[in-house]
Amino acid sequence: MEWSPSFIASTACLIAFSSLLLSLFKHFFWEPASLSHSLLRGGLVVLPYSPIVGSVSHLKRVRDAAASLVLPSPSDHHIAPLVLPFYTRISLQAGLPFVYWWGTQPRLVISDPDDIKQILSSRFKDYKRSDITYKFLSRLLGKGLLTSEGQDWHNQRSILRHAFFPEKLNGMVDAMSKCAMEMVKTWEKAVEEEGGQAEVEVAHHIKDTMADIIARTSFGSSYEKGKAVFERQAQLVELIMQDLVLNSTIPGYKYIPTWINIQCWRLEKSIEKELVEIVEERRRVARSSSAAVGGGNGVYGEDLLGLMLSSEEQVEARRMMLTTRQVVDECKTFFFAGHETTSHLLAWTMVMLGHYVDWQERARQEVLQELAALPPAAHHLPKLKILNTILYETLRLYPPVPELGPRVEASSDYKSLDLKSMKGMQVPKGMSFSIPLLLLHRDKELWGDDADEFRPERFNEGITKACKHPCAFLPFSFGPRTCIGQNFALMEAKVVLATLLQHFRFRLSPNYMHAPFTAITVRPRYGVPIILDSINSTVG
Ligand code: HEM
Repeated sequence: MEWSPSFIASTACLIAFSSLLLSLFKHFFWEPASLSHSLLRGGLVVLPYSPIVGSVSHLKRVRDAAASLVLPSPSDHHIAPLVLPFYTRISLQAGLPFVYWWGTQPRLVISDPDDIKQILSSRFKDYKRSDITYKFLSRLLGKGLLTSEGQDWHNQRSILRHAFFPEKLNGMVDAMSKCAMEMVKTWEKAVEEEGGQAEVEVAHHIKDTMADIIARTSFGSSYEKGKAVFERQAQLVELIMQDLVLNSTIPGYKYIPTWINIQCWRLEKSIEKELVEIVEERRRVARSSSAAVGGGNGVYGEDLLGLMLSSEEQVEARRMMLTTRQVVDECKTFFFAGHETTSHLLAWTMVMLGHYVDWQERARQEVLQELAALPPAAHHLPKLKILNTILYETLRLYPPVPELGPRVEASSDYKSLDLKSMKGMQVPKGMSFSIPLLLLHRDKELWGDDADEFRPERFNEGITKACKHPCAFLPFSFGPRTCIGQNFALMEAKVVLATLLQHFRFRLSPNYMHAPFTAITVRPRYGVPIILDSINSTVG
């Protein structure tokens, strides 16, 4: 046989092609099928694997079918079939835990609090958010706290945590209260125009007010400019969400000049430019005022941006500094992570108080007793205990983040976890984990037989007495990567609600339809129409 160059080339091509086919076969068929088999043999519930797409088409069918569901009444808190329809359907048939397939990646859905504790706390360094989550988020947020890992994350968190200390946040209550009063004035005007009572769709007013609060508390004196930037960021989120699947699956998709991408590029450029200007201007002013007064604290300002920049100084000795680029990414992160979440917490609390008007009245009595007609101040907030229990109960039944997105192993030399959910088996390499907080918060073993009822009094003696495990209530997650903004969020929720309770009695409109759904956060599908009555002179 003659070994001509063309024979050698075609043989090499054939070998390359065959090995490509073999590795595709291995990746898309053989490995998932054999893993499925061994997990099933070990006693786990595993959904059938469909080549390439895994369980994704099944998941989408169930989600689409749930889109038309409406619950009969706001006192029906069985929202899991609407909010996490896929998990609910499977767990009703087979229980938790179970494994489904995100493409070729196996995903274990767990709700055992000890297992959750390992993943989020004791072994948190070995697990990170999945690449799909990062692809989507890093386009929006760059490399801020939410999208960083390892040492990078650790340095940022060490600097930023100073900005969220309660004594620092206390200085922001005034700004929060002013924003809440703006909303009250708009609603009072509507009530006056309608002759003493008005129906208002409150969800979008709340969202605007929350945007206002985060812009004011982030940027203080540069508020107007900051608010305009955040408005553009909200548009950017909408646009990226439209192309979410393409963005997270096709490598380099964001560079293709589609109509949406071109809009995104424009927005990204202007957001970037203006945030850099705000940060550099603040640094410049701080430098010149510090030179004038001979240094000292407070020169950066008491808003989040100022606190971020002055926190840098406190850890400078350890040579940890945020670059302007990082500060810009943190500003975007705070808006993204703190705006929708808190808006929806407040919208659901309005639904609960508009339906359980006895709880509304109790909360109002407490607010009037502690504040009379005064605007909320930092020292009032710890005294609003009933309001606190109402917020916790709303966070339990309607957690704005219903599921902690997939965690995967962070490095190749990780040591496998020892999870009860794996029924004695080793966690296979490449397994990801999903933690459905919504289902955890309704687990009757952890919360008792009344887990599906709205009973704020279960929190009367704090979170630990309300449930049977420290990891049963995780609206803000748990462990080192717990939400950095949770004190901020609860503070603004209390300030806004206390202000509303001082000024209005309200109830849900008969037009309200109880249909929560998930679009990253848990939202009311048809808004929250509320009937408002002004309290006026009865306050105090
Ligand atoms: C009711 C309101 C809020 C809820 C329910 C909430 C919930 C959460 C949850 C569940 C996580 C963990 C996500 C995960 O691990 O996948 C998280 C992380 C985070 N949240 Fe919040 N959040 C709220 C408000 C805020 C606010 C107001 C801010 C900032 C001003 C904020 C900033 C962040 C940041 C930066 C992280 C990432 C922390 C890290 O990875 O170290 N959040 N939040």
